[in-house]
Amino acid sequence: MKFNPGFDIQPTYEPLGFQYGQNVFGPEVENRSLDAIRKNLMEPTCDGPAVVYSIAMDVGNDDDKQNMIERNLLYGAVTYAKGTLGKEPIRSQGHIHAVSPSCGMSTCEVYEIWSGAAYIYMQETAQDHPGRCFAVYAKPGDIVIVPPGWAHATIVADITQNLTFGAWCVRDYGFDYDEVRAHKGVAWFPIVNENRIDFIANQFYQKSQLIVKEPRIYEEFGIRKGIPIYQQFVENPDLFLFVSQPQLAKEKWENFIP
Ligand SMILES: O=P(O)(O)OC[C@H]1O[C@](O)(CO)[C@@H](O)[C@@H]1O
Repeated sequence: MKFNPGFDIQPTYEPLGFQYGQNVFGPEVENRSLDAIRKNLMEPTCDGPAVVYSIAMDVGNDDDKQNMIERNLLYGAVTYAKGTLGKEPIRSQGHIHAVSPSCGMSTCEVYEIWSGAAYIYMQETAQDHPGRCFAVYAKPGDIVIVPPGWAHATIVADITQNLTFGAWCVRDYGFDYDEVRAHKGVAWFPIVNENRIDFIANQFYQKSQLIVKEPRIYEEFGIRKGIPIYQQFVENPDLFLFVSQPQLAKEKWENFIP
């Protein structure tokens, strides 16, 4: 199943990337190779595709760019290969959003799945005790928020399909890999087990519990389900200001449940 991203962008699969329609801007994709992410995998020497995912940060309609810049927001798109990385499904390496100079904080990210299926995995910290850990199972049209400062990774939940998603991010984003790499990955590794994905604990962390859950509706942020989050921005350019200014949602981050 596919979801309309709300502007004219098409994922490509060979090679992984995106095609932009008329009056749509977007960069050359940045590829994450298997060699670049090995350190964070359960089996660092595993086989898998040479390019695991391709990232296009800052995409959208030419007409909307000024509104994005004024609010210090960018829309990113990522497409993933199908298949596995050893026993694990295809997935991202995991990172924490670095403190952005513009707001002096780590920022959040608002995801929307376009095609395929995902677990958006997140844990409160990447210290020895990872805090609360969640894996949100998301299908096309589902929206998932990762709060500021949490370590997170995107997991392909159906290895027979490519996964593609869009996400609202701060423009001066940065990725911090150190703490996740120091623990040889995130706190729970996904494992392909016939037709399902199970999770096993990464021994480099203290004991934690994983909550696997369905996505929810983020009413408290005024985000509506069934309408592309890109379109929701076009209709109300201030809707995602909490992404570039996470202090606006300070109380919502306390005890946050994705
Ligand atoms: O740097 P990594 O962990 O390989 O992944 C980068 C990608 O992850 C995301 O933050 C999604 O989790 C994208 O917005 C970003 O482009």
